[in-house]
Amino acid sequence: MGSRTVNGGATSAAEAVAVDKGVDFANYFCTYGFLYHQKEMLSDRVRMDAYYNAVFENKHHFEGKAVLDVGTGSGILAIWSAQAGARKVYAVEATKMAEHARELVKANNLQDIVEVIEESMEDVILPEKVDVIISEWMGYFLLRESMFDSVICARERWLKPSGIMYPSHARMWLAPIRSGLVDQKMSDYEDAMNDWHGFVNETESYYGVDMRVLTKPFAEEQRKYYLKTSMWNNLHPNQVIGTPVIIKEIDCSTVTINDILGVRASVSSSISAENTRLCGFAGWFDVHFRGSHENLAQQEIELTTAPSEDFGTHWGQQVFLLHPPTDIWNIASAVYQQVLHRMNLHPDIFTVPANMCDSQVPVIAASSHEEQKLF
Ligand SMILES: C[S@@+](CC[C@H](N)C(=O)[O-])C[C@H]1O[C@@H](n2cnc3c(N)ncnc32)[C@H](O)[C@@H]1O
Repeated sequence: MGSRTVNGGATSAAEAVAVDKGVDFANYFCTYGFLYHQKEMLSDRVRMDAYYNAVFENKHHFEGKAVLDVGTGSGILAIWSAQAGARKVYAVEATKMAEHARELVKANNLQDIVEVIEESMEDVILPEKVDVIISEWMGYFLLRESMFDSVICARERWLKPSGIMYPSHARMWLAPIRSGLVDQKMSDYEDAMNDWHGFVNETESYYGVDMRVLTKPFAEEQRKYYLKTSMWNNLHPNQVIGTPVIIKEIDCSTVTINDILGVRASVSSSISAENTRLCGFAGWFDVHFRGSHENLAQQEIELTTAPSEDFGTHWGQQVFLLHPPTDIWNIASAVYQQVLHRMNLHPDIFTVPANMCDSQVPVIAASSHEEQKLF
């Protein structure tokens, strides 16, 4: 577990505040300190429309209320909350971006409502508990950034028992795909190995040192990099060759940090395409704005990052490739059911038995939370 994480499994306020702000924290926050990065998120129309509609089509959740925006960035969600009628908005941002957020709030004449606080969420002391927590915390394949830990910490400390989470629910999806990436990555791997063999020969002839003993570890390193690491991709819907399945459902009002430490799923699905190749799996997420049991949304809003021809997001999908791919005739469904059944998903490392489908099967995602945050 990376050092950014609030004590694993802790949900009490006392435990939740113990955060190590070492190098890991610094790496994570450095990208968010730049306007170009905030602009990327602000230009994602699917993301923006979903949050905008969630707030303005459910003004009754905001009117006269105290709101906490966890990780306000440019301040956009805090500003919308105020425009929707909030009495007070606490906009917490750990990076210097807080200064820009403060300027933006002032330029929009909302400085009497929105208070920008430059501090990490885990350290903030607010003068009151809040009615709504709003946050855009989602990373690649939902949990990759692990900012959700900070949102859970904020909820435990500062949300009233009757309070509402924005978003209120989240789901992770997995689906079988076909993709030319499988050939491209194999070719990249072969190029890297050919280059290595040339390097070994040259080093021996020019400098008199035999490097061949390092060929095996180098090959392993390159296999891990090219063939066993998940990657970002923006898939066309027709690359999805079977039924997507839900592998994790999260109620943001009740989930604990322990609940999101690992993702294990035993699911089955069927492949609908014939005469194609099962090249791997794609993972994506959606979130919903439903309000709470006691205080439902008037208009439920969904933000999905599923493959889409017209409505792609900056999150894209996370792709886990199979090397080699499996030819699909009509035995596919059985094979796929077996594949999914035997996958053991975890946010740090996605392991799959090596003998599955007679392939060296995938799939390793980011190996540490530190790496995750650099994305
Ligand atoms: C994905 S961005 C969202 C920014 C903005 N809310 C938006 O929707 O455009 C997440 C922001 O949360 C901030 N952040 C992440 N963890 C935080 C924490 N523990 N305390 C305060 N800010 C945090 C990051 O620096 C970043 O600016």
